[in-house]
Amino acid sequence: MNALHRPAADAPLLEAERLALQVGERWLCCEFSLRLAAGECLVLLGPNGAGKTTLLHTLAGLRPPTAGAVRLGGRPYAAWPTLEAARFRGLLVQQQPDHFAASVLETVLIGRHPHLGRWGWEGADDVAIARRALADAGLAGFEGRDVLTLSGGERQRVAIAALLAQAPRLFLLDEPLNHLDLHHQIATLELFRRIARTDPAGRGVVMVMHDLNLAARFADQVILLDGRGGVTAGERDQVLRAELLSEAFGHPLRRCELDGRVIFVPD
Ligand SMILES: Nc1ncnc2c1ncn2[C@@H]1O[C@H](COP(=O)(O)OP(=O)(O)OP(=O)(O)O)[C@@H](O)[C@H]1O
Repeated sequence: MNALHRPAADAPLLEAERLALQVGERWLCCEFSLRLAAGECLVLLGPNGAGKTTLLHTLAGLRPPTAGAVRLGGRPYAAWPTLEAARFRGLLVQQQPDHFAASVLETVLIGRHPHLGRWGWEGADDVAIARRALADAGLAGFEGRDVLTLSGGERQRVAIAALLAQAPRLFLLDEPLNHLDLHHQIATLELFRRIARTDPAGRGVVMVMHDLNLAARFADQVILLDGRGGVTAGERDQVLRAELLSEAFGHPLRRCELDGRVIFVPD
């Protein structure tokens, strides 16, 4: 990476400035700004079709914003060589592509591609990283299994392990809890929070979620899309308010506290 492309050491992992998104004639979100520092977890919330995935893909640099700017590590995506961007940010997509027959270990090693040398051979270090990622995703012992034989939740955790093996500084996760049972939902969120809070490389997480109570438990910042172009962005407790959530989801919600934890209960 030359000096022009190197992320500024003190730059936020991700910034959006006066960002606005439109598909066809419809505005998904009006102007808002965000700034994600290392150590933080940002959750994107909103009803079906509100624009969460479109926003996440825009933050991933896969589509341009209609207005405003996105900066990764202090620089616009246009200033990032593709391979360097793939080392800095990684995306877990909502619909896992149809797998072809391959072992779990081979599938997770795909996450190492941005890090391989010019001949593209995986080394012992890459295999060790992939095995550790599988263990972190609760799949130790699955290395030799054919991915086509896995359950939906196991496949989702293989996709998470591949992203862990990619080891980006910024994790962009589209509904990472899809197909996961309760235990694995909490374990996955705790894993990403631990990575964000404790990894010395300085990592952060942006994730799309539907569970308000898990968002209340794991988010530092929240962006709430109301499905009509309205956006509320800010610190968790500023955004996770019963009146704002009830309005956005078109369903009355009550905020309660249980053993010091905030929960939202639909009427
Ligand atoms: N290329 C496109 N052409 C037309 N409409 C599109 C296009 N891409 C997305 N949309 C529409 O934009 C809206 C936002 O889609 P998006 O997938 O971002 O929503 P979402 O909030 O992630 O929804 P969900 O919770 O259902 O996953 C939807 O109404 C979708 O149909």
